[in-house]
Amino acid sequence: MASITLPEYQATALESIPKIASTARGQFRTHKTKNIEWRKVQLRKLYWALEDYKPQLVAALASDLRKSKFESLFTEVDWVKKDCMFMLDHLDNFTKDQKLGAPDVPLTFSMMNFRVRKEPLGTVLVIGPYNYPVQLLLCPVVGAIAAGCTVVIKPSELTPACAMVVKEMIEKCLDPGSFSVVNGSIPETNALMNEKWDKVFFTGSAQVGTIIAKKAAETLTPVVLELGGKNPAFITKNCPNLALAARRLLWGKTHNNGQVCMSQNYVLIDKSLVDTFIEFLKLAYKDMFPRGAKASDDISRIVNKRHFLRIKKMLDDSKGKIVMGGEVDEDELYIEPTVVLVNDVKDSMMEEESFGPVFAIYPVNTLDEALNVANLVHRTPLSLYTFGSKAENERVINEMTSGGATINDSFFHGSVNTVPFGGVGDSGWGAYRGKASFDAFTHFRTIAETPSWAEKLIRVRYMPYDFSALNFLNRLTEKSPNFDRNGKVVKGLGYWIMLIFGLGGKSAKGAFLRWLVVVGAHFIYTNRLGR
Ligand SMILES: NC(=O)c1ccc[n+]([C@@H]2O[C@H](COP(=O)([O-])OP(=O)(O)OC[C@H]3O[C@@H](n4cnc5c(N)ncnc54)[C@H](O)[C@@H]3O)[C@@H](O)[C@H]2O)c1
Ligand SMILES: CC1=C(/C=C/C(C)=C/C=C/C(C)=C/C=C/C=C(C)/C=C/C=C(C)/C=C/C=C(\C)C=O)C(C)(C)CCC1
Repeated sequence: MASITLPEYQATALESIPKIASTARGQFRTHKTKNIEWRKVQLRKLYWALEDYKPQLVAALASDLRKSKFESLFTEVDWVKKDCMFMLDHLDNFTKDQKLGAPDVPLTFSMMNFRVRKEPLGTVLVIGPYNYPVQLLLCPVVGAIAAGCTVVIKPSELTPACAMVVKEMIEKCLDPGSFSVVNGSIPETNALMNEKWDKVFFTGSAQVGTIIAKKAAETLTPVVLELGGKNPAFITKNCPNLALAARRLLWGKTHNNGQVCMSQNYVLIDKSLVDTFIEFLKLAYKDMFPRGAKASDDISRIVNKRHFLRIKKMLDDSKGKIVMGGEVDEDELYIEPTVVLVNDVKDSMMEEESFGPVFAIYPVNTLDEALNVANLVHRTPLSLYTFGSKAENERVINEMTSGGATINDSFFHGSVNTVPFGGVGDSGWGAYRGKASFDAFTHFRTIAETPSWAEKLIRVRYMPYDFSALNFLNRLTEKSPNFDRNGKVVKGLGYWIMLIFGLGGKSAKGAFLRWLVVVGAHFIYTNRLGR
């Protein structure tokens, strides 16, 4: 295979940033993005750009993160291609005006032709993180293109090779000026944030997310924030398969070397299972890495020295006991998948987001205790995982919130590119993926159309006000409550009529079906008797 020369990293000139932003705004004002076919052409071009730039992207991912070709295709390049295909398949449907009828519009207003138009928000800024420098940067862009926005894209400077390949690919293959890439770090991002956007889509840390949200608030710019979290996993006494739980949780911390926003930070496990769980983790490790993780081509490296030292410090500061792994190699930016047994919520392994291949095991006596600890560590994490009985899993999901959750696995809820994904509270605002990506960049604009012939019917609104007209309207449109002042449902005449004539049910459709059955049964019965 011919070797690939990756472009050298170059930050975009600061003074060119206002022009890049105003060009993108100007392109939006031409209205060309409102044309659905134009959007489809851009999505098709992006699809083929990803295919054609695959070798460069794979090489860049290897250079920046030592990401394996397998993960580079599965979770980065092909992932975004799948997103393009999904949008192309559904765009006609997503963009169609949605006619509003019952129950949103009462019958009395049906002549106003209420509908919701899906309008592009305008010109948007997408800021990406380092861990999936292709997927997490370009999937929001797919949503923005589909919605009809023009976009300026800011890749992470921590993955410089990817940033440069993405810049070349986007600016060569998509509509010039409508889609641009600005490379750089804090000064360039600040310069971008000094511009006016119709939305900012940010993926990264809560710390930088706060800076972005504050700055955006100055101009009332809406933001989507996709942030991190200290994600718990719960393993109860009734865990259906402890060996499988160990294997699946280890997957969550070895995929991309644990640099996954949704991977578990710690495992709250019933005390009686701790030793067996550790044994199962070791078996799973051996199975995945027969020659040790360091010798495997499958596992990525930590992105840079700063993050390597951050994760190492978490391990060094911990008062817990390393029960698996523990090897680190600064020259190679290698940290072995490592598990630390801790007994203090204030331990560094519990207090910080690991965003790497290390996690804590925290033994508990009861599920009550586990839920207390998890709510104490982080009340609104990005994800949670639960391995218990059906009732226990339901309880965990009910009693603790999170952006998303998976029962009996690590981050499967985030492993399918078409289902909505996002945080809650301080782990994120807003969601994307699948239709949610289109929605994230769309203004849902309600439109009404009042026919001239209806003027007499709707004149009640005009001065001089006339109470008799208002009372007449209310008599026609107002529904009287079926509940009293204590919030209790009152079983009035209407209720009993519906119960008797609805044959015990409450919906008209159900009643109709039940009557059909009764009439049918009667028909069969009388016919048989007749014979
Ligand atoms: N929810 C998600 O989908 C998701 C996905 C990936 C990562 N994350 C989170 O992101 C974090 C790791 O990613 P990261 O290190 O790339 O995040 P980061 O916040 O350091 O960087 C994200 C982006 O912000 C820019 N940036 C950095 N400092 C800035 C500043 N002071 N002012 C303005 N812009 C600045 C960077 O150039 C980069 O493009 C983790 O907390 C992880 O959980 C969340
Ligand atoms: C059931 C049958 C089949 C189908 C099998 C299928 C569909 C298998 C699917 C396996 C999957 C989806 C495995 C999981 C992969 C995990 C991935 C892709 C991880 C992704 C990571 C991501 C997106 C990370 C994101 C990070 C974020 C957001 C933050 O940092 C057949 C068809 C095989 C046969 C019949 C039966």
